[in-house]
Amino acid sequence: MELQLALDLVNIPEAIELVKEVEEHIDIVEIGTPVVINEGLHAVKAVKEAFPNLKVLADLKIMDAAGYEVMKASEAGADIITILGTAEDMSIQGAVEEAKKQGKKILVDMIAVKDLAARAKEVDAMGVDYICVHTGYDLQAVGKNSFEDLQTIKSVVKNAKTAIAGGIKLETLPEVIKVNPDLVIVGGGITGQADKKAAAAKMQEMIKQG
Ligand SMILES: O=C(CO)[C@H](O)[C@H](O)COP(=O)(O)O
Repeated sequence: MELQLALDLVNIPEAIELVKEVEEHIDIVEIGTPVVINEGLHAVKAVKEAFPNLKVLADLKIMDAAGYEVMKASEAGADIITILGTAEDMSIQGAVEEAKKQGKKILVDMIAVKDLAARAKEVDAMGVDYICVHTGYDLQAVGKNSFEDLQTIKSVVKNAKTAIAGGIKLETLPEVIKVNPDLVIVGGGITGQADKKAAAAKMQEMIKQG
């Protein structure tokens, strides 16, 4: 099980400072969608250059023009790029094809997918690397989470790694660990803490213990 730190509400210098604090306790650093919107793929490039030993995920949430966008994120240094599970099959297939060419990985974000089991089976068959259940900020605000959804995809996905994102905190991490995803994605649960390093260290310890 790996731990990914999601950075959503920072600029490039703040991102670098934050990662410096927690780098020894995380496996992947995510350049979140709002950061890409504000800073562009320069943020991916800057963080990869500053932390060459960490994997960098570009959370582009691709919906179209997938091959091109995967190519551009790869050129910026991303190791993993996200596409939406609601995208057309042709887009997901195009993303996978380009990622393979570039030696990169594709994570499919299942946010807003209605028939999760059926779509997870379909995208798994397309050769994606990760399938991620995700409760976005708008549904977190009304008390939703993705714990049951994680069990659903775990029961149907045969090839891809499974991941979970959306509002995971120290208190809820045990519930996530029980279901044994390959990747746990945490944003505010680390970045919102006064002692970010301690929060990341504790999460890493819990994940390692399994
Ligand atoms: O992709 C995202 C929002 O669309 C976030 O990066 C993801 O939800 C993790 O952040 P948090 O733990 O704060 O919910």
